[in-house]
Amino acid sequence: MIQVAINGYGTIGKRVADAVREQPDMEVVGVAKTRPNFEAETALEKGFSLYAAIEERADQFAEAGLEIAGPVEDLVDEADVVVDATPSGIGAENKAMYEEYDTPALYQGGEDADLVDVSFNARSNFEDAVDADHVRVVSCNTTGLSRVLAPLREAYGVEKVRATLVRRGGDPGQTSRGPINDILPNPVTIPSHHGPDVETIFDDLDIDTLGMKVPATLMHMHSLNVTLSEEVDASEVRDLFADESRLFLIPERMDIDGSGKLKEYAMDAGRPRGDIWENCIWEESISTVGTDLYLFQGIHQESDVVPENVDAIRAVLGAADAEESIATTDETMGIGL
Ligand SMILES: NC(=O)C1=CN([C@@H]2O[C@H](COP(=O)(O)OP(=O)(O)OC[C@H]3O[C@@H](n4cnc5c(N)ncnc54)[C@H](OP(=O)(O)O)[C@@H]3O)[C@@H](O)[C@H]2O)C=CC1
Ligand SMILES: O=C(OP(=O)(O)O)[C@H](O)COP(=O)(O)O
Repeated sequence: MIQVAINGYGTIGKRVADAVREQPDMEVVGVAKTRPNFEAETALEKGFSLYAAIEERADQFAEAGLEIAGPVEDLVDEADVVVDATPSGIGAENKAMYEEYDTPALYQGGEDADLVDVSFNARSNFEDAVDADHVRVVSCNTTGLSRVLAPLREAYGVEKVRATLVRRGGDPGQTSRGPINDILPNPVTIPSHHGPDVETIFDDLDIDTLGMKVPATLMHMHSLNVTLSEEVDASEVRDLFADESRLFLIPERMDIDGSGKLKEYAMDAGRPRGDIWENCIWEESISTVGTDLYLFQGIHQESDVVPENVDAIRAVLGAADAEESIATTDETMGIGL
């Protein structure tokens, strides 16, 4: 069994911990936090061992009546692989610790690409991460773009990508984020960081991205234009996407008009935390004009990278190939709306 440490138990970390626990070939050694709060309490209630990420603050857990298994160094030492899901920039600070204990590490999209050996998306470049020591699972938006582009590149070739990303201002629990009543060009400079980030997955891709932030918490929304290398009928693209387990084509009959109903659907379907691990592509939006393809997709920022982290664990340890890992992850998590 692969022994997995989770350092950073927030939006991404707690979801990765739950997903790892579902895997037949993995166990969660424990999770690390800097302080006691509701997430620390639920981690213990779920049976995860809790480790102190900052030793000097370990007493705070005892004062809150929460049992600590040890310092984060013990967790990293014991594990075969660590998933670092700490806030942006903290992963870079933790890298030396992972190297000291010779534990391969996965970082998240908030870290710089040059921190790692490989930036990762399971559908696009799984093999690049095999036996790598430091791998970055790209951000929610980059994951969403890569999942669509990988099959398009394979089937038709891609000449140029133009994407406008309407980004949620913050996650539902991030009460300090905004905007509350505005629409921000963000980043105002063009291209946004997303295009170069997608190029860490496909180094020969021509892509321009523009970003905005809006007063929403549920999901991001992408407006995508891909110039293909050949003329393709929209129905062919729909068929291509229908074969991809991590692309959900929203059928017209469902009458889902936005992120709100998507989340409602996920909750009705019994998804944990209402998570939507798949890209949500409005089937009616898939259109072609000559070689240009257009579509809208919703991206659930809190959860689409979760199965990617599970696959990255197998990749760095050489525990499965892409097809096998993706199939296991999809089956155990229930991916495929
Ligand atoms: N949320 C999102 O939409 C997405 C985020 N990402 C990326 O994932 C990473 C994590 O983001 P997210 O989960 O949203 O962040 P959160 O803030 O929700 O969670 C991070 C957690 O790490 C804990 N933490 C802080 N400092 C340390 C430390 N030194 N050691 C261990 N734990 C620490 C914090 O909890 P506490 O201090 O209480 O222990 C916090 O809850 C970032 O790189 C982000 O860019 C990627 C895709 C989507
Ligand atoms: O990596 C993300 O978004 P991004 O790809 O738009 O930078 C996550 O949704 C986190 O975004 P945040 O930096 O706005 O919290």
